[in-house]
Amino acid sequence: MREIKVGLLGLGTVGSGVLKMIQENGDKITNVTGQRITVKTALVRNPAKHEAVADSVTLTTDFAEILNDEEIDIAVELLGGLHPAEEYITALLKQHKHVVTANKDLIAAVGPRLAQLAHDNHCDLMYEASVAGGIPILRTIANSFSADQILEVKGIVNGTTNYILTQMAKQGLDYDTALKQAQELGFAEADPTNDVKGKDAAFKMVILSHFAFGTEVAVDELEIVGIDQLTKEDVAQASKLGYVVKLVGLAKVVNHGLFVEVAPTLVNQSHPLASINNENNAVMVTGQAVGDTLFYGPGAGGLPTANSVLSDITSTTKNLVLKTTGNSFNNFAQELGPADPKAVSFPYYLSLKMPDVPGQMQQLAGLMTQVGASFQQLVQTAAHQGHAHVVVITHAINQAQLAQLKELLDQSPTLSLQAAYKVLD
Ligand SMILES: NC(=O)C1=CN([C@@H]2O[C@H](COP(=O)(O)OP(=O)(O)OC[C@H]3O[C@@H](n4cnc5c(N)ncnc54)[C@H](OP(=O)(O)O)[C@@H]3O)[C@@H](O)[C@H]2O)C=CC1
Ligand SMILES: N[C@@H](CC=O)C(=O)O
Repeated sequence: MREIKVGLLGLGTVGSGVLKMIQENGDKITNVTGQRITVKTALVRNPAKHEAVADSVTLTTDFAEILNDEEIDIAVELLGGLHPAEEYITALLKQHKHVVTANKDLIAAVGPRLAQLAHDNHCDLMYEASVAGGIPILRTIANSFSADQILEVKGIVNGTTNYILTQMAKQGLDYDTALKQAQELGFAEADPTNDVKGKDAAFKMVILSHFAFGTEVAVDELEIVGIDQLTKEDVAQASKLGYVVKLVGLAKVVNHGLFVEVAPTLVNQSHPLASINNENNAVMVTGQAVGDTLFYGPGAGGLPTANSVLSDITSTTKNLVLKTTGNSFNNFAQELGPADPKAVSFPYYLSLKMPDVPGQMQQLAGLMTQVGASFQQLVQTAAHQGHAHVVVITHAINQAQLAQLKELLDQSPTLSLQAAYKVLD
C-alpha cells in the first residue's frame, strides 16, 4: 500500500474539516482507495492559532515547503480569494502536483486556463466543493447527465444568504444579526460582500453552466442582484401573496441561447425550492430525457464542504493508482451565445411607490399596456405620509418588456419602482 501525502493550503473552516476527516476516517478511505492518505504539511498565516494540530501535521507559513516537497502528491487549496491562490495553484500544477480546491471565485474566473495547465502537466484539478458545499453536484452533472441534454439548472447555491433569509422570515432576526450568525457558523466568506451581493452565487452559476451547458460564461456577463437591498416589507408582502423570497441562480437554454441570472426571486410556497432553509442549498437540474431532478444538502459549513473535498482527494488517489490522472473534471464544451431577451419570460413582482392622489393607477396600467404587460395580482397597501404603496404580480413578460417597463417607470414623474423580482410558480 502506498501512502498518498497531502499538502493543505489553509486550515480554516474547510481546511480543518478536511484534516479531521482524513484523520478520523482513514480506515474507510483506505478501504475505498486501497491507499493510506495523510496530511503532511499545512500552510497557514498564523501557526499559533493551530497549536491543537501541531503534533500531527507540520505547520508552515512558507508555500515553498509544500511546492518543493517531492513527497506531496496532492495539494488542497482552501485559502479563498483570487490571490495568492491563483499563483500557488499555477506553480503547483507546473510542479506536477495534483490540485483540489473549493475556490469558486478562482474557478469561475480562470478555471478553463487552470484546467488546460493541469491537462498539459498530466495532473488532476478537481473542485467539487466549489459549488453548493456538501452537495455532490458537479460530478453528478459530469457523470450522470453525460448523455442527456440539460435544459435548465436553477437553485439556491449560497448558504449564507439562505441562512439570513430564513432567520429573518422564521425567527424575525434583523439582517445584521442574521449575517453575524452566518459568519460565526463559518458559512460566510472571509469578506461576506460577495455572499450578500449575489456574486458568490454567480461564481457557482458560472461553474454550473460550464458543466451543464459546456459553455464558458464570464461572471460580468451575468445579471446579478443580491439580498442586501431586499426590504422586510417585500418579504412580508410576498408571504401574504403565498411566496417565499429566495436568492435563486438560474441558467436556462432558450432558442439555442443561454440565459444566466442570480436574483432574489419570489418562490411559490408549493415549489420545492421554497422549503430549502438555513444554510442548505438545492439544485434542480432539468434534462430533456430525465425531466426534473433535485439535489439537496448543506451548501456551506466545514464538514459538509470537507466531504466534497475528500471526494476529489479520493478520486485523484484512484486516478494515481490507475495512472489515469490528467483528465479534465468537465469534458463538455459547446458554444452558446446569450439568449435573446425577447425569448426569456417570467412573471414579475413589482413594488411601486406613488403619491396618494387619484389617477396614479391608471398611469401604471397605461405604462403596462404600452409594453404589453398585464396584471395577474394587484395589492394596494394603506397610504402613508401622502404615498401609496402598490404591489403587482404581472403575467409572464420577457426581458425586453421588463427593461422597457423599468425605463418608462424611471421616466415617470410620479411612479417610482422600488423592486422588481422574478416569480417562480
Ligand atoms: N466555509 C464554507 O462553508 C465554504 C467555503 N468554501 C471555500 O473554501 C475556501 C476556504 O474557505 P474557509 O475555510 O471558509 O476559509 P477560512 O477563512 O476559514 O480559512 C482560510 C485559511 O487559509 C489561511 N490563509 C488565508 N490566506 C493565506 C495566505 N495568504 N497564506 C497562508 N495562509 C492563508 C488561513 O490561515 P489562518 O488560519 O492562519 O488565518 C486559514 O487557515 C474558500 O475558497 C471558500 O470560498 C467553499 C464551500 C463552503
Ligand atoms: N459563503 C459560501 C460558502 C460556500 O460556498 C456560502 O455561503 O454558500
